[in-house]
Amino acid sequence: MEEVTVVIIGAGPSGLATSVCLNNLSIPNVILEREDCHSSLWKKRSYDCLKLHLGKEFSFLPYMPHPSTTPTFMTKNSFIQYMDEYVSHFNLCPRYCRTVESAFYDKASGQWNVVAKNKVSNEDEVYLAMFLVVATGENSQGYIPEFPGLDSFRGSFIHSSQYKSGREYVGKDVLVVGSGNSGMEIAFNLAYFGAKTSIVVQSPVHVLSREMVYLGMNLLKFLPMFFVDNLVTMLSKLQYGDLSRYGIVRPKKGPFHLKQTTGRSPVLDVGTMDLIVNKDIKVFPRISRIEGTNVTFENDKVWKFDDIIFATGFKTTIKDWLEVDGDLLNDNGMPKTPFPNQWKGKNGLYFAGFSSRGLAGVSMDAENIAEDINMAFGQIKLHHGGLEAFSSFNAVRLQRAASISAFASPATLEFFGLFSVTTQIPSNAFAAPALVALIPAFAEPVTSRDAFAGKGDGDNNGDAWCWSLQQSHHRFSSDGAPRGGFLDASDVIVYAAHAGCSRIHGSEDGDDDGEGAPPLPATSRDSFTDTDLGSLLSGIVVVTPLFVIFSLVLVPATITHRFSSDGVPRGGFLEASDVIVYVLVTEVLVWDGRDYEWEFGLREAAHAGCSRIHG
Ligand SMILES: NC(=O)C1=CN([C@@H]2O[C@H](COP(=O)(O)OP(=O)(O)OC[C@H]3O[C@@H](n4cnc5c(N)ncnc54)[C@H](OP(=O)(O)O)[C@@H]3O)[C@@H](O)[C@H]2O)C=CC1
Ligand SMILES: O=C(O)C(=O)Cc1c[nH]c2ccccc12
Repeated sequence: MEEVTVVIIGAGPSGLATSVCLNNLSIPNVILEREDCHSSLWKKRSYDCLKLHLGKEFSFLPYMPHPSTTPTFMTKNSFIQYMDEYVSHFNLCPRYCRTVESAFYDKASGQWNVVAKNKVSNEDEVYLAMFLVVATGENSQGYIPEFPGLDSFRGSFIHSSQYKSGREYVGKDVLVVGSGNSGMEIAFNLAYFGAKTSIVVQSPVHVLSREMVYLGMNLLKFLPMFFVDNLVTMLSKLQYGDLSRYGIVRPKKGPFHLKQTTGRSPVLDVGTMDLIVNKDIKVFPRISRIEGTNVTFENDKVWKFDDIIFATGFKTTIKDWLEVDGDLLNDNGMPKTPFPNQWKGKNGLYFAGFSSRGLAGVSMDAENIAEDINMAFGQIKLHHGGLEAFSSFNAVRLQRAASISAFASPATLEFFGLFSVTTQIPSNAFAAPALVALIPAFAEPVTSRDAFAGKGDGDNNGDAWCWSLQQSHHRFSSDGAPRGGFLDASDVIVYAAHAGCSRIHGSEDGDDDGEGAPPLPATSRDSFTDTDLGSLLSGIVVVTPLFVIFSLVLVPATITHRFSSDGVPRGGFLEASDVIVYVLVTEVLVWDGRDYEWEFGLREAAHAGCSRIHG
């Protein structure tokens, strides 16, 4: 039995990225992996001709953007090389050949109990962890639906995850079932190698080129989603014409809208459409039954096949080993909680890499999870007198924000869940770009602990309201519930310890061991009252005009959204940061251009927080 702070299950991009983010915060973690290598979907279960669909600026993991020499669309092998470098650069040592057989939360101990079979020693290993990160992948297990008569099929059949190349199918009659990206790419590859290829297309699907998606992703930075959807659909019509006579019908909803709301990707054409139009690839509707070598389709056509490749998608494996209440996962084994909160479960449970948003989504999850664990874990670390540095972590988040969404429209922000403030405040079409443009310039503190510990640039010009705005979108989901879920009094404790408030739990440091408050950095509150001429001037010239927009649009909207007229957060004071956000935001509104009177605000907030939370 081994006690660890965090157990991460899965050494794919999601698990590895989460580990890197945790390591950066000095939070101990162990990665368990069923295979004998990392990134096994890429290394073992994907076909040779695979290329990334999204450009490299949407496909990197935290702390390691691609160099300018990397081509925009990476091949499978160059992505695998990138993953190898990620693992070696950050000295990650996943524990391989560990198949997790069960994981459950033990209420009595407050710990996750994880049992993993070590496939080398053939022994069961037990891990006890405060936090459990499920990073086993959206594509953990190939899924083949039931077809009447499949047992009787006399040819051979495989799932797309076992397919390597059309080389093995030269001259054969091959049926590909499924018209997602795997099916369409495999069909192209089969035909390219000279197989007599057919494909089953059973529902409407958008067909776009990689360049159209690339254009769309970039336009989403400036333009609303409906506009980009219309434009991209128009381009698709121009390039491909009406494909319905070949059995390919466009969905009514736009491609980006569908991706955002259902996770379903458009098909990114790699040349399959030309082959379909030229009748090199035949399109069939849904299968009705299979008999011997014959497959009958819903249009009553019967065709003989040597091989079938089921490109019918994937399921997660979470339900096989995670023991939680039935409501957490949907039929495909994906977390039910909708984006952008899908990464967070209960009792220290997290889901990394289940946002259906490619590698950008993976990175966001890793960052959110590490930060959330750090907030929860921070309460424990506080007892040991330590305050962890967040700055490089925030830097990477901002780097991503800047690369994806500098001057972004609310649509992009929403698409990537970068700042859910856009979902809280519908009227921020102007404020969102300004917010994003400004945050890299000023933002540092993301949690209130940071702010207290003086992690801002300390110039009084941006820290305060950036922090308070970040708080409001960062700590609260779009429905106003705190993302943390737990009653996080640590923010108050930090301040209270500093200010000598002994109201929390009746002693100075929040426990009863008589040790007194932990020491705080000397910078703690001074940094917020310091000011210098340069930053003041830059504040006036750069910040003021945008600040006016913020004050008039964003801040009042935040307040009315979060707080009722008597200043109490809707739904009650949930945690100390509610109070602090309230105080800061109202102070920002009456800001006289020189001094926030931080001490007053924070003291009030802490006191209010103490008494609200602890009665
Ligand atoms: N280069 C890249 O970056 C690539 C990315 N991908 C991504 O990986 C993920 C998985 O893709 P993929 O493997 O294609 O899986 P998907 O889940 O995207 O597609 C599965 C397909 O199988 C069809 N299907 C399911 N059941 C049946 C059935 N009983 N009869 C006929 N058809 C059926 C589905 O149709 P229906 O819609 O009706 O359910 C759908 O067309 C996707 O996000 C995809 O975009 C995949 C390949 C390459
Ligand atoms: O992983 C997938 O689903 C892809 O095919 C890539 C992808 C991620 N996010 C997208 C948004 C629009 C189009 C394709 C993708």
